Amino acid sequence: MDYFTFTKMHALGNNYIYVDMFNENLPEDLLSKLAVRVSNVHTGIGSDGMILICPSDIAPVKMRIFNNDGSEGKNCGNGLRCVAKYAYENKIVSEKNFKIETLSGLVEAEIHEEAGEVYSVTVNMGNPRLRRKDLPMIGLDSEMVVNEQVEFSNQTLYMTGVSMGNPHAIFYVDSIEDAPLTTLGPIIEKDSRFPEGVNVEFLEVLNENEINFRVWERGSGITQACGTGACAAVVASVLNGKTKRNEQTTVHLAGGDLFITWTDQGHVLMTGPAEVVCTGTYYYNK
Ligand SMILES: N[C@H](CCC[C@H](N)C(=O)O)C(=O)O
Repeated sequence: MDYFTFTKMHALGNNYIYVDMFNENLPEDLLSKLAVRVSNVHTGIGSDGMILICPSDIAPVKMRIFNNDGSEGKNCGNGLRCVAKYAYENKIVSEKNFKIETLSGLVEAEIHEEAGEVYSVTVNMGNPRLRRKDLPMIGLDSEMVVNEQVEFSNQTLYMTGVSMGNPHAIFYVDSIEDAPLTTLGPIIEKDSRFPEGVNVEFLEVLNENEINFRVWERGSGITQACGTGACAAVVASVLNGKTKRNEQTTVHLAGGDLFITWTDQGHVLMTGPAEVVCTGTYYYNK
């Protein structure tokens, strides 16, 4: 019987099992299966997936994220805030500003703490990628996907595509309560026009500084919050003339609020909480 210690953390209810790979050594060929096992609420710990906090050659720390279906994501906004909190509180870093390596590049975190406890983190998520091929989405190259008419399951929808290093398909609804999350979410996620799948977000714009937001995540289904999705939502809303560039937008997710700005310099700033739920030991057979 093998085992490893873990920390369960959440950011606005988007919860993951975090493994400190500075002190643990999980077999690479088992990572996907372990993510599925630990995520299972009946036979495992219960979470939206598993996140590894790893050494890096180009930053003080590296994040790897696995969804609860075992697929590895390339970025995770809520995960980054929890990784930053863990790295600071466990003295992996000593500065309040530091870089984190992800599979989609380097991001910069800024810790907000009181008496040594991190209560909030700001992450510079870098620039959004706006070309169709960046999502990726099948279709003509070079053009963006902004308010494009697309048919899904015999329904005509208008989609905006934004990558934050991971793909997001954004749709607007009149009322967030009517968002077809469980009906269209899984269909769009696996649509063949998205060769790598896609995260699916529905937005209700309340005013030019506030958005209601719900998400069907690639590889995890409905979650309480999606940090990269909220960033993509703000970028999409600026592109569609609904919110303002360089002004902070409050994104109301099921689990709480994120504060996001797409700056004139091009990068996206995201600020929000990160919390520890518990620590423990997970036992498994290879
Ligand atoms: N499901 C996402 C990864 C998790 C992203 C989300 N939890 C966030 O906070 O950004 C994907 O496969 O691209």
